[in-house]
Amino acid sequence: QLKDRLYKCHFIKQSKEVCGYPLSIFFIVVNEFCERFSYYGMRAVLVLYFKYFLRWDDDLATSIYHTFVALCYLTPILGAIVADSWLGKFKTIIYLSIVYAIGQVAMAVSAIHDITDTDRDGTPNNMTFHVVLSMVGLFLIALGTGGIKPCVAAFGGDQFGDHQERQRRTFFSVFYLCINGGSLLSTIITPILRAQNCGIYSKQKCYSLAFGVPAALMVVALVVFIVGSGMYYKAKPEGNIMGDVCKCIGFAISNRYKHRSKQYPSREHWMDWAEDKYDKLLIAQIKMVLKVLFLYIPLPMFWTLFDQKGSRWTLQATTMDGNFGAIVIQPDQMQTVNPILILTLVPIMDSVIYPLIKKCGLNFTPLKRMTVGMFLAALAFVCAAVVQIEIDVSRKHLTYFNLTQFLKIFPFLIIIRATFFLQSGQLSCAFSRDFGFGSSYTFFIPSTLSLGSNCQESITGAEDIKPNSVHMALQVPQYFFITAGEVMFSVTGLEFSYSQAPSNMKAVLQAGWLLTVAIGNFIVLIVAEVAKLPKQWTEYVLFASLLLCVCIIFSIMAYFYTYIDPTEIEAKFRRNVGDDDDDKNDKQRKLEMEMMKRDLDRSDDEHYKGKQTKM
Ligand SMILES: CC(C)C[C@H](NC(=O)[C@@H](N)CC(C)C)C(=O)O
Repeated sequence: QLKDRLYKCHFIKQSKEVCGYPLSIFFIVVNEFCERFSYYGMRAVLVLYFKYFLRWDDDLATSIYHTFVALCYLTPILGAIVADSWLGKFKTIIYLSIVYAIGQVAMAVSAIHDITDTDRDGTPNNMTFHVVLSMVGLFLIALGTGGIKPCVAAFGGDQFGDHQERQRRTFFSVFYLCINGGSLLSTIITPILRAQNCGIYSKQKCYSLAFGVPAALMVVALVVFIVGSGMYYKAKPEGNIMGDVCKCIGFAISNRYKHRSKQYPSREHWMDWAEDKYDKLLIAQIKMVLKVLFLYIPLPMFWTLFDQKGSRWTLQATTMDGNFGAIVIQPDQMQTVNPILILTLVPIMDSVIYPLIKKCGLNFTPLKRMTVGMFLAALAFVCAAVVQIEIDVSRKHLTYFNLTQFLKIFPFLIIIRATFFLQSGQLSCAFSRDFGFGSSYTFFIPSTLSLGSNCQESITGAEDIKPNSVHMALQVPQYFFITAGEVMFSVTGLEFSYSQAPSNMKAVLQAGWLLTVAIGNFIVLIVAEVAKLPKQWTEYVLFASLLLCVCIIFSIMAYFYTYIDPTEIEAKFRRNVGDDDDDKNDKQRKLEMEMMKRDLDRSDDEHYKGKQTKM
């Protein structure tokens, strides 16, 4: 380990830098941009693919979609264990990216209707083939995207030396910007691709292209990552670290239990009971991880609120008016406000707000930022509740009859946008109406109506549900607060998880952080099922109150948390081990260090010579 640390110092010293940042970082952030493009682009059209291509009903499509998203945040733990204990982050990213790209290609192939369209009528004849291939594809994608996620962030963090703490913090902000830049672009582009018509025998909506472009971007992500290969600092994995951690914790518990009688003096920490068998350094590292994981307990509640942007808030938008004059915004398009705001808020926070707070003499520590982030998310839900009340008031109107019921009674009524055609044999008549967002009408068709003539005047209508009068722009404040909260909570949390993790468990703690996202998603389902509140605004208030309570608990926990420098603690333990050694070992260690330094100096010379020859 000592050798590794020295090697890292040396490596970072001689690696190429741009404005104080290691050049290798460029490849990592580009890789993240392409990967997130690939992930969010595919996700944007997934439900529609289930519904219109695989012909699943809404319920099945929604549950498979959420199962897939949850799986994407559960697999990071697998990737992290493989990386920290066995393959190392670099190889794990490469291998899992290949799995990921194969998954994306499988999705693109599964969406080619011509493959099984033997009778060439435009619909696949062997749906099982398409379903199986897309499920295999989704599984591989979940394994790949989740598996590499904690590794890429931690691998990026690894590229910085101990003296580059400020640069590392900026890296995590830029990393977050790339996530959102990639996702924003892809959520705009892939729906456009899907709307195109393509096919060999017959033209259909082009899901294969909408999945194919994300697949290509994943290949680009992999290539970019490999191109940077020679520039990365690659920390070596330290064996089955997770196995050792579990065994050590198990031993501490059983040893504590064996010595439960009062005659045995108590120890400072329950993990100290493992000292009888395990290395003090490993125990110290486990203590660091447990301390952070304990702090994570309340965090899923933030994600519970955050992830309702895609569900509850989108549904809320469907009851609002999306007419912005020059453009009409669809309810699901409102979600793009989040990445757009991220792209503006992250630089503002980093270069204006945080420095300003610092200038005011306030120590705005990472945990304080995260607490404020939670508070802002709760505030976002209060805004959502206020908007909901506004919507409810505006929609207090008769709903005796809606158009769907109407169509069941008059099935011959064909709707083409706002023009209706009444048809009977060869005769037809047309009438048009202007409809507002979310409105519902009942039309009275006189039995004496003669088809073939103009029926515009003869048909009268009643407005059952008024058009949505509450404008979608009113959702902007809630999006603003949740995104400001995300910047303070998520960007900070990402960096915090890296900086507080022991050197051999960086990816594992990143995975722990991502696990809070998965748990948060499960809480949404549980609370919505259990609470079953009659009014939507009360559910928003409930979620806001829950997060506020959690925020208070978290602030108390954070108050008692002492920030650590894992490198320093690890070095101290190594020194202590050294103190216990006898003189012989000491001399031998010094000798080893000397030899190592000489080795490094020699490679320095070679590097220098290499540079000279190149010049
Ligand atoms: C941990 C993830 C939830 C964080 C991150 N998501 C975001 O940055 C969102 N603002 C993206 C938006 C398109 C939903 C991610 O890594 O995807």
